[in-house]
Parts: sequence; C-alpha cells; structure tokens
Amino acid sequence: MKAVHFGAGNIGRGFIGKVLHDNDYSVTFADVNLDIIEALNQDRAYTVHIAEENGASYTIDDVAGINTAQHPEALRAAIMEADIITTAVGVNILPVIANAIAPHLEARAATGRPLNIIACENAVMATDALKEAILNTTGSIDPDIVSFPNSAVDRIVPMQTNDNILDVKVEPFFEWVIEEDAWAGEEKLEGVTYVSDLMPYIERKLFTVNTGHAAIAYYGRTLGLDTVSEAMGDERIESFLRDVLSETAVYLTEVYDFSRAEQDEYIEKIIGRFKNAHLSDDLNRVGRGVLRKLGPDDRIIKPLTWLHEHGLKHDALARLVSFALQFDNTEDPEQTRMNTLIRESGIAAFLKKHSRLSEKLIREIT
Ligand SMILES: NC(=O)C1=CN([C@@H]2O[C@H](COP(=O)(O)OP(=O)(O)OC[C@H]3O[C@@H](n4cnc5c(N)ncnc54)[C@H](O)[C@@H]3O)[C@@H](O)[C@H]2O)C=CC1
Ligand SMILES: O=P(O)(O)OC[C@H]1O[C@](O)(CO)[C@@H](O)[C@@H]1O
Repeated sequence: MKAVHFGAGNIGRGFIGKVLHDNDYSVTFADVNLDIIEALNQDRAYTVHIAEENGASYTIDDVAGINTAQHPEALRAAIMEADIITTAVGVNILPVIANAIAPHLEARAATGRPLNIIACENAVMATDALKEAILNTTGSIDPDIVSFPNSAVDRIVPMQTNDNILDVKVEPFFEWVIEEDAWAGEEKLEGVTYVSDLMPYIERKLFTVNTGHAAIAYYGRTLGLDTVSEAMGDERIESFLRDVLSETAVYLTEVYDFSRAEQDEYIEKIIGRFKNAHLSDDLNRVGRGVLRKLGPDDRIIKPLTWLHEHGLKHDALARLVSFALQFDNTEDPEQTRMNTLIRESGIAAFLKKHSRLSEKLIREIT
C-alpha cells in the first residue's frame, strides 16, 4: 500500500507517517523543505522517539520525499500509485495543497482504485475545505472512488532538537479519529478510531487540548515564561488553565453528549500530558498562528461567544483573549499582521472584524 503525505514536519513524520508505516504503507512525503526532502531520499528512514521514562524508539523505513515545487512529475507518479493522501501542513496551506493534487486526480480516479484524501490539521472539518478547493478545480470526481473523510488529530509534537533532522520526539499519547461513513474501500487503518459523528471529537479536542494549550502559552508569555514546563510549574497558570477548561467543559457538555464526569476525566488526562517532563515545548510554538487562534470558529472565540450568548460564565475565556492580544512573538508572521491591524484600527475594531465579537463582549475584554 502506498501513501502520499503532504508536510514532512512534526506531525507528518512523528504521527501520521508513523501510523501509516505501522499499517505497512510506504510513505512518500511531499514538502517544500529541501533539507528534509534530501535527507528523506538519502536515508529512506528515520526514528520516532517516545517521550517518557525508558521511552521506545521506532524506525520508520520505506519512506521517500518529493519536492512539490520542483518535481511535479514525481508528485503525479506518486499520486497515481497512492491508496491514501494525507496532509499536515497547517490549515492555511490547504489551498496550495489542493492546487498540487487537483491536476492529477481525474487520472487517478480513472484507475478505479479507492483513494482517501484526509486533512490532518487542527481545525473543524479541515478535509471539507481541502475537498472544496480541489473540486473547484476538477469538477465532480466519482465519490465511490475518491473520498474525503474529515478527521481529528491529537499528539503533542514540539519543536525538534535532534542531531538528525528527520528524527522526531513525540509524546506517548495519540488519537486520530476519522469519519467512518466517508471512508472509501475496505482497507481501514489500525491505530485509528472510526466514528460516524466526528464533530463532538473534533470540538472536544480543539476546545480542551488546544484551548488549554493556548491558555498556557498566552498567559505564560504574559508572565515572561518561555516553556510549557515552566508554565505548568506556576500555580497561577494551572489555576487559570483549570478555569478556562471548566468554561469550555460547560460548552462541550451542553452541546454534545459528554457527561461532566467524562469531560473532567478527559481534562485531567490532558493536564497530565501538558506536564510530561520528558517533553520540552516552547510557548512561542504553542501560541503560534495567533490570528487563526483568534478566529470566530477556533479554540477561544467559539466557546466564548456561545457561553456569552447563553448567559453562562465566560470570564476566563475573556481573559484569555486579552492575554492572546498581548502575545509578542514577532517571528510569527501572523503576529506581525495582528499587530499591524491593531495599530491601524484599534483592539475593539480588530476583535469586531476579525473575531466577530459583539460590542458587549468586546467591552468586557478591553
Ligand atoms: N505539532 C503538533 O503538536 C500538532 C500539530 N497539529 C496540526 O498539524 C499541522 C502541521 O503541524 P506541524 O507538523 O506541527 O507543523 P510543521 O511546521 O512541523 O510541519 C509543517 C510542514 O508543512 C510543510 N509545508 C508548508 N507548505 C507546504 C506546501 N506548500 N507543500 C508541502 N509542504 C508544505 C513545511 O515545510 C513543514 O515541513 C498543523 O495544522 C497543526 O495545527 C495537530 C496536532 C498536533
Ligand atoms: O498549530 P496549532 O493549532 O497550535 O497546532 C499544534 C497544537 O496542537 C497540539 O498538538 C495538540 O494536539 C499542540 O501540541 C499544539 O499546540
């Protein structure tokens, strides 16, 4: 079985690439990072280290790389052979990936072999966005052959500091949940959870793991800290994190069928993951993409708006917005853009236009 995975980064190599390899796929990584592609083609293997006491190491072999910008013909050949195409590039890059896949899809569909195309990004129904962008170019493609399941992915893979640029250290936990009904073909993946209704899983993950991580990053940086370990050692941050997660727990248990006991157990598990002493993570990485994270459907604003509209407690999430507005990672292009927008029109106008917050909520935050 063959896979093409777009984005040979932390999640690509450390999570999706490993699951595909464990399912006996040869994985061809498609990326624009020349160093990574060259190393993949030279070594044809890398190591995944599990960050825990006496953590195991796994060799991921039978891999290759394609530079999508320079070798479109190699990409076409790989797509023609692929049984699955996955992405982990960042949700904003999906239109670019759609342009890379679309020209080859009609020919691939004509082979009649099932193909699943799955976006593995931190966003609600990211595959739908990829599908729309692809079909805008191709027109309709036989859905019995080419299918687009949405998915939710969860594994903390921080910035890497290994000597070998391909090796990757990951937390032990991982969860890849895929829409079952949208899956094409009989060959399902082991190590993946298939569900008929994905939305509760996506939002539970996004509004617990990712809202929690954002709380640590933005409050932590406001207090002048640099790493998740430092932040999790500060009682003020853990207490704020718990306040934020008890607000999103209200959203999740009201909107979906999770009981409060189940959600509390999930929260404790996530906080335990944030405290993993074998994983060193940087608050600037965790807080990266601040414009995306302050978007109306993302991890902070969506639960905040819902709780506010329903007259429910939301002051920790409102504080989280004010911490995010103070984030100051000028290496992040989204930060620079946010700073410019705020300088030009002010915080209130930014929150109204970008985050689509109501005047009342904006007054609470500013
Ligand atoms: N790192 C983490 O802990 C987690 C990340 N995610 C999500 O996974 C996605 C990827 O995140 P990471 O792996 O951490 O980022 P990363 O920055 O390590 O990897 C992204 C990769 O995409 C490549 N890329 C960028 N533009 C491209 C293009 N046009 N064509 C092909 N490749 C391109 C980059 O060169 C890079 O290798 C994001 O959506 C993120 O939100 C989800 C769960 C956990
Ligand atoms: O680009 P984003 O949305 O921050 O994605 C990475 C986040 O997802 C997580 O992996 C959680 O699954 C966190 O490690 C990290 O903060």
